[in-house]
Amino acid sequence: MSRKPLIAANWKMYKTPAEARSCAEALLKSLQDHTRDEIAICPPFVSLSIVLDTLSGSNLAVGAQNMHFADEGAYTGEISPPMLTSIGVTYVILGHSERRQYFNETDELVNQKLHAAFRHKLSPILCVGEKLEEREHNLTEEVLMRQIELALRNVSPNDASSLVIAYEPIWAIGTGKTATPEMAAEAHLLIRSQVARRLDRKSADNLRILYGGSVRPDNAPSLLNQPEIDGALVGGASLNPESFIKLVRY
Ligand SMILES: O=C(CO)COP(=O)(O)O
Repeated sequence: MSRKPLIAANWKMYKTPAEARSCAEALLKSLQDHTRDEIAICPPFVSLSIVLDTLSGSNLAVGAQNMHFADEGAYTGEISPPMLTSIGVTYVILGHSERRQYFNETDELVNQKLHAAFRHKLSPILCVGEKLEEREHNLTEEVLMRQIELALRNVSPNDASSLVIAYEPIWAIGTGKTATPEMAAEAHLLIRSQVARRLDRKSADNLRILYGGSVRPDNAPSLLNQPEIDGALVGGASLNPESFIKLVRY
C-alpha cells in the first residue's frame, strides 16, 4: 500500500489576487519538479482563477476552502460545486474548524457538502479535530469518531476513493502549539480505524490523512516521517512562499 503524500496550503482569508499570483509564481518556479508529494494550493475564492492560470499545466493543483452543497440557487454570497469544477478546481476543504466555529457549520451540513463534492468529482479534504477542553477531558476519540460517523453518513466506499481527511486539533491551529508526531499518529490511527468500520478496510488503507496545526518547516520532517501521516494542511507557514517551499522540500 503506498499513499502519495499531499501537502495542501490553506491561505484562509489572506492575499489579494495580485499577491496570490506572485506567490503562485514563486511556488511554481521552485516546486514544478517536485514529484515526491502532491501539492495543492487553496486560495480565497476571488483568487482561484488567477492561481489556476498561473499553475496551469503544472503538478500543482488548486483547491477551494469551502463551497455550498447545491448546484445553483438563491443563496446569496455562496459558491457552488459546478462553479468550482468549471474553472478547473480539483480539491475543496470541507468542515474546517473555523467554518464550524464562526459560521455554525454542523456535521450534517458537512455531510451534505461531502456528497456534493463526490457528485461533482471534487476531492474533499474533510477536516476533523478536537478542542483543547475535549482533549483535556479525554474526549478526543469520541469527538473524532462522531465527526467521521456523521460526515460519512450514506457515503459509499466507491465515493470515498477521492476522500482526504485532515486531522486538525483545534488547539494547535494558529497557536504555535503542534501535536507531537506520536499524538498525531495516534489520532490518525483512530481515524483510519473508524473509516475502516464505517466504509471498508481497503478505503481506510488507501485514505490519505493529513495533519494540520502549526506545521512549519522545522517541525514538518518529524511529523511527515510518521508512516500514519500522509501529508499536511498548512495555514500560516504556507503564506510565505519561501517557508512553504522549505516545508515541502524538507
Ligand atoms: O488551519 C490550518 C490549516 O487548515 C492550520 O493553520 P496553521 O498552520 O496556521 O496552524
